[in-house]
Amino acid sequence: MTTVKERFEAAKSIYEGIGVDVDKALETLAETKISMHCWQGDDVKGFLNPDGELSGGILSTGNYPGAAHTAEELRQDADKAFSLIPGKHKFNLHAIYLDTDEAVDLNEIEPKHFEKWVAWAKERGLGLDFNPTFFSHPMYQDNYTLAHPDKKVRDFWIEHGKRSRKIAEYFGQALGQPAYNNFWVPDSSKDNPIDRLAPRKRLMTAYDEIFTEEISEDYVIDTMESKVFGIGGEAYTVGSHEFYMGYGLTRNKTILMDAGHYHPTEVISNKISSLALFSDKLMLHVSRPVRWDSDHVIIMDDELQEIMKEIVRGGLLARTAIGLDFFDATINRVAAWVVGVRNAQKALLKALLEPTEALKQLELAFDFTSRLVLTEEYKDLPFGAIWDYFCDSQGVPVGLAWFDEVKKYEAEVLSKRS
Ligand SMILES: C[C@H](O)[C@H](O)[C@@H](O)C(=O)CO
Ligand SMILES: [Mn+2]
Repeated sequence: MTTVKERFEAAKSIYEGIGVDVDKALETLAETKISMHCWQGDDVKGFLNPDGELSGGILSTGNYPGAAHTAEELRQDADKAFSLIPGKHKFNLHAIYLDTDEAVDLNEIEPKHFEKWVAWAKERGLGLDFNPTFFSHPMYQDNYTLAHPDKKVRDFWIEHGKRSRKIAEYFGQALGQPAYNNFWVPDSSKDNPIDRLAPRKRLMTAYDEIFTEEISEDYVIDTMESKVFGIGGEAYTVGSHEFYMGYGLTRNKTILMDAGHYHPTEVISNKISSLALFSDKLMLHVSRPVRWDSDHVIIMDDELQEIMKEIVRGGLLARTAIGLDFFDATINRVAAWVVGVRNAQKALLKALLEPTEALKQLELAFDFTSRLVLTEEYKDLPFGAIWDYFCDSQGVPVGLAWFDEVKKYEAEVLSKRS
């Protein structure tokens, strides 16, 4: 019976034979933080109004037992997931996940309502990211928030946007690493609007007001996420890809591309290199659309691998923030997190184990035959032995052993929740 280390050494010499620096790849992987989204833990309910309807054109389906009902439970579940994931990462909070006994609304939230999250993250060496929540709230009216024709509605959300930046600033200052603060608004129309321009102008003006205060990028990176459509907003989305490309590039804001937010044959892997030419940073929501923006748990599919290859081949890892975005309530939610983060890391490792420079030379020499033959052959190399060694050396379970832990946690903790 060979050990993890012996299998690693054998695999390492094969990769080194094609010119890959395996130690460097593992070092890079260990340094890369994935932002794990809180909302998979409770089906995007949050703690502001957990019994309210999930609105904004997104939908979580399923009723698998064991969802977190309190911030404490959510932290406990996230702790379990992080204990099964190699490396140190970030946790991505939405505003509705505030942890306070005070009755506060979204236009009143302050850093103090997130102190317990910061204490938790600090103790574990985690980073925090943030998202203002522009949905699941009575002020989300007529499918609109920041682009609503009524100034009262817009002002409520503008205040929320401003406060979200102060909370993200607090995260960045307290944890010594910038918090990515992501703006996604569901503003949209079910049927063809007469006026597409005016709502976009209102959205632009509202954002300009939200961003009047200069906040150091040492603490906050504001990101902006577009979408092609949502449920009930099929014909027109105010915050389209073109809107945010224009807004972000003229206002020095970071564009966030969600893998599920484009037309079905469009892929974000083919957009990363263009964006990288015009923008210093970029952020991704790595998700898995099935037919539509259905936010399935990411699997080791072609697009996940292409996304990671694009980042690595372009030398863009240091400029790219990788976040996950899915919410599947039909399966164990801790398992969903672990599968998702581990898959993102595995796909990244696969990309890091490619002899990219040699392949680029073949391409420059127009040797497309070798490019095809070699890239196909490399798919069969013993990548799993390198991954297992990485997990082992980071002190987390190797192979399926993590799933035994999740099953035990389900029996002992999740199944006891009402
Ligand atoms: C809950 C998140 O804000 C949401 O998933 C957003 O990022 C999105 O992708 C909406 O479709
Ligand atoms: Mn998203």
